[in-house]
Amino acid sequence: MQRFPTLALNPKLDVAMFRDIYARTGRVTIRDWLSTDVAAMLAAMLRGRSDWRQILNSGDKTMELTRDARGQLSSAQQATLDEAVYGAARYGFQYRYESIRVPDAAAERAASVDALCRFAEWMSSETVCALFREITQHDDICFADAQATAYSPGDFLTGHDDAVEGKNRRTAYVMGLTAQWRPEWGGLLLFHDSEEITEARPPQYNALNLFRVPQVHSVTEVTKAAAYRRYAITGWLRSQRP
Ligand SMILES: O=C(O)CCC(=O)C(=O)O
Ligand SMILES: [Fe+2]
Repeated sequence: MQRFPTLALNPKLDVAMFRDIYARTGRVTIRDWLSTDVAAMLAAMLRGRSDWRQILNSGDKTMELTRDARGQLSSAQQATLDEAVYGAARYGFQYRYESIRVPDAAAERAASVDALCRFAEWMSSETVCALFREITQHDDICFADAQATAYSPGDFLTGHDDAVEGKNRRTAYVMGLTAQWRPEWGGLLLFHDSEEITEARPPQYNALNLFRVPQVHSVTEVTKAAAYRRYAITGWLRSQRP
């Protein structure tokens, strides 16, 4: 595994401006969150990894399929699974995308050589959490969980509000690591109710989106025209260490 470049806060961030935007809207986008070399290393790493697992729900249950397991599905089995996923998405809560999870436990993160663990440790560090507290005014943020995500054509996440009892999520984050994208390719992060869309964010590169929990949002399906996958590191800023 490649040596990980040093993670440091961008000294040029306009914290007061981000605080105002977040206070007014419950959302803020921070561009150039990472240094150029760290963002490039993470983006290249995500593109090159093969330990992605497809995760999808069947009602309340989460299913995980390794690439090997997916490779072993017959085309009839794949078609049945697709039918179940799109059928459930018609009116209900449904998702399908690929993920690489980062452990929550500090000891497990420290023992890992995975660059995603270095990122999660840094996002959970006192320096970074202090900045998150200042921007969001949630004065108890002290921990960031994390997973890498990749949306391929056909992947999506329907509307939900991120509130889960006992998880102590204050704010959701999406760290975009998608270098090139057309909004026409889908994969838009939407904030909406059933009548109106208040904001639509196309996938971004080296931009950190924060949005207050709870608020309804979804990720629109990535279209067949997409030339790349939609890469991000996402998670929640929490008020308690797990
Ligand atoms: O990837 C995104 O833009 C949002 C992901 C999300 O909403 C979630 O994982 O709960
Ligand atoms: Fe979400």
